[in-house]
Order: sequence, then C-alpha cells, then structure tokens
Amino acid sequence: MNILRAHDVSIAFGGVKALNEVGFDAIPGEVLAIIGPNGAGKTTLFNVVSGLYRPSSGHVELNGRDINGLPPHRLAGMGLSRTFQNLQVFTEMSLLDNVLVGRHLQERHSFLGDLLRLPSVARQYDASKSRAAELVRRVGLEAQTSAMAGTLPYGALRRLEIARALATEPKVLMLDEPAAGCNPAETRELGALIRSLADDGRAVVLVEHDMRLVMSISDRIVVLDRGRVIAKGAPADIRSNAAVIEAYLGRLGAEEAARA
Ligand SMILES: Nc1ncnc2c1ncn2[C@@H]1O[C@H](COP(=O)(O)OP(=O)(O)OP(=O)(O)O)[C@@H](O)[C@H]1O
Repeated sequence: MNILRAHDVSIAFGGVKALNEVGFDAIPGEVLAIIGPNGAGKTTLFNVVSGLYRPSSGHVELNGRDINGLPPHRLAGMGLSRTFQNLQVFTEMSLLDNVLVGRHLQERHSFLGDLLRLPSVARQYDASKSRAAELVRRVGLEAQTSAMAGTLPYGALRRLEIARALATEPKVLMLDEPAAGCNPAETRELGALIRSLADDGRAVVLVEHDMRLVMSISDRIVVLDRGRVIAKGAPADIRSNAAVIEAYLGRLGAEEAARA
C-alpha cells in the first residue's frame, strides 16, 4: 500500500539529535504533511528521504527498495522528486525551458547521439518539449509558457517549481514549504493544485508552516518536535491533540488556550 516508508530514522549533527527514530508511510493518492515547531527536524527528514543526508540508523524505502544513501538523481529516476524551500528556478529562462531542464534528468541519450544529432535524439527532444508544455499547463501557467520566469509573481514561481519537479514523472512528490512567501489567494490556489496532484494518484509529502493550508489538503499529518514524532493522524485528531498544542504553544500557552 505505501510507496515511501521511513523506518526508525535517526541522524545527529554534532551533539544535536536532529531525528530520533522517526517513521512515516506515504501512500499513493494521499497528501501527507510533516509539521512541527521551528527546529523540530522537518527539513532534516526531507533531506534524509530525498538522498541529501544518510541517516545514522534506520531505513528509507521506495517501492519496497532500500534507498538509504542513494543520491537525488538516482531517486529521481526511481520516481521520487522534490522541491526546495528556496526557489530553484532559473529567472533568465522561459517557463518551458525551466521545466525542460528538470526533464533532462528523465532522458537517456548518449553524448555521441547528441554530437551526431541523431534523429532519435531530435524525436526525444520534441517529445520532451511537448510534455514540458503539458506540465506548464497542468500547473495553470499555460498563458506564460514562453515568458521569462523572472517576470512572474511569486505564487506562479512556486507553481513553476512544482512543474519542474513533475518533469521527472514522480510517483512521490515532496514539497518543502510550497506556500512560503505566497499571499492568501496564491496559497489557496496552490492548495487546490497540490490536492489535485495527489488525486491523480501520486503520493505527496509536504513540509508546511501554513496550518490552514495543511489542515485543508492533508489526509494525514505527522508532527515532529525536537526530532521525535509526537503525533500522527488525520487533521481533526491533530488539531485537538494535547501534545501537539503544547509543542506549538508551550505548556503555559496550552493551559491558557484550554481555559480560553
Ligand atoms: N547541517 C546541519 N548541521 C548542524 N545542525 C543542523 C543541521 N541541519 C539541521 N540542524 C539542526 O537540527 C535540528 C533540526 O533542524 P531542521 O532544520 O531539520 O528543523 P525544521 O523543523 O526544518 O525547522 P524550521 O521549521 O525552522 O525550518 C535543529 O536543531 C538544527 O539546528
């Protein structure tokens, strides 16, 4: 049932145990949110799962295969793709070219084939170009396909980033703070897009600080605090979970909130 599984993952930086036996499952068709206060370990978990860090213990499995220590480009080839908190778009390139760059990871062609300009390479390029245009359309940016990315408003850049991550045809899409910097209207549109990407059958895993967005699009939520999982469940359960409220507000704040 699950396509991505983290099992008892731990990692430390110097004396700081950033993750302590953390686990979760991601399921096709679902949005799984990873939340927690600042410094809880969310980004570190993303970095472990997407191949940037190797855990000191525990395992990450993609489609039942142990992927510990595999580099991001190998993971992309196996169906896992991610975005970053800081936008990674090329502002001097068109939207289409930005997505084509992401697509490049997916293609197989030889240096010699490129050099000789083989018809098969040209055909592959045409197919990639039309798929890239389709993905630009999929994220709602078709009117700007040929525009320079740098001319877009912030919310559109966030969508472009998602189109680029989709270019490797992932089955697992990991989004690191997809709504960071967006205004409320852009955030709502992004939420609808993210939900629809999961509804298409992908497993979507996201780290996000905007609780309204998280609560409205997630099927399940994992809450981290100081490197540990303190709660897992549906949005309604998480919203009323005492340990979660305390992690966010502190014990005194939680008591005040309960009295209010
Ligand atoms: N490369 C690193 N070197 C040393 N310490 C690190 C490193 N990366 C993370 N940490 C530490 O690990 C802990 C978890 O950090 P992490 O960035 O994963 O938290 P986070 O939940 O993503 O926080 P935020 O919401 O602020 O982005 C923090 O104490 C942080 O200082």
